[in-house]
Amino acid sequence: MAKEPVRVLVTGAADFNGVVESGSGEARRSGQIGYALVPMIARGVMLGPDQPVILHMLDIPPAAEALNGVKMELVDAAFPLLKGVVATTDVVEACTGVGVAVMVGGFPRKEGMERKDVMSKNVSIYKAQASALEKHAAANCKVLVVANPANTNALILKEFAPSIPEKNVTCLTRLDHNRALGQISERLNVQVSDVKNVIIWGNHSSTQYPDVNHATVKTSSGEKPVRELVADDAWLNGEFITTVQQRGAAIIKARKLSSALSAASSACDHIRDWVLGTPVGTWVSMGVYSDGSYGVPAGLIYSFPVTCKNGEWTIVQGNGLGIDEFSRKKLDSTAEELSEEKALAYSCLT
Ligand SMILES: NC(=O)C1=CN([C@@H]2O[C@H](COP(=O)(O)OP(=O)(O)OC[C@H]3O[C@@H](n4cnc5c(N)ncnc54)[C@H](O)[C@@H]3O)[C@@H](O)[C@H]2O)C=CC1
Ligand SMILES: O=C([O-])CC(=O)C(=O)O
Repeated sequence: MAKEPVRVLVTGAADFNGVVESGSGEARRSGQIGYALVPMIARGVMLGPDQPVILHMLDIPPAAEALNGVKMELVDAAFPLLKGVVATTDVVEACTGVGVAVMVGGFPRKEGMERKDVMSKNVSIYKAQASALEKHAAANCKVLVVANPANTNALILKEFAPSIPEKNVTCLTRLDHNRALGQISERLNVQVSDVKNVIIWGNHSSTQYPDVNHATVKTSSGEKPVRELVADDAWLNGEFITTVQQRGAAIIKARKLSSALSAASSACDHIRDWVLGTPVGTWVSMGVYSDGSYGVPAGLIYSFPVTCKNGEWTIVQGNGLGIDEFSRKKLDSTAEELSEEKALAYSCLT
């Protein structure tokens, strides 16, 4: 029997010109990730090839016409799994009945704005959208926050939607995880699908810690540690880490736009693994509510290695994941940055 459609919300989904300003003050195209993401969802990349979906797209009123244009394109693409499209600037209509919410919409930093100004704008957006999700989304709705500052936006959303279980609110660090897999595969000239179990710890920012201490590569003679195969600790502890940390900025510099394709694809990976499960023996990185594991302060949304089964994530525990002194410092410094962001976000609420 055919499955019932799942309603999937994507905020910031309009593809339109000239309203958002880039850091340089020039007008630029916005809705980049959303526009890349909606066809992937409609094709079954996020929830599987047998799961019908109804797409809900939300954007701000100046983007209404462009949002309707995206709806027209989705209809024209005749995706077999797509059972309906809601394109709206009304947050209640957008959130009603959704089982998955991908929060891409947010306020970008503009020239001359202080960090606190950007945080303040996003805190009010995420506070309002949290209330709408709490009241109108389906029970057990799974939330993925993509918009920056992703961890802290997710934390605000969690705080203002207290009836949504804290395990249901996450943020995207899978793009960083995939970037780390990509760097290792390029360096070793192996298939990216043969590399696994890197870890992104902490914030989706330049303080994140991409950790390869437990990562392996499938070879003809079994799984081998990445460290042994790379055999260059200076590169792994230096250039590799900074490349992954700075990759978003490098893409923006090259494209003059954010990493839309890879962010959209990674958002699909995040939700697909969360809903359908991670392969046996493989973990992925997700920004989740810290329970104090690995000495990370509880009450932050922090990226950990997780496995997923039956629609639930679990932080990878156990003796296998020893944290050496180098890693400890990096785990702590990204946690410190998140604590500061949390304090800043709370100061914007008062
Ligand atoms: N976590 C991650 O791995 C990554 C996060 N990002 C972040 O994702 C976000 C989206 O990136 P882009 O698509 O390039 O940005 P963008 O600026 O092109 O698009 C943002 C969209 O959000 C909309 N928006 C603004 N306020 C809204 C509101 N209150 N409700 C609904 N929609 C609203 C805008 O109108 C626009 O369509 C940014 O915050 C970016 O920094 C980008 C890449 C990776
Ligand atoms: O700062 C941005 O918008 C880009 C970003 O997060 C990334 O590509 O990782």
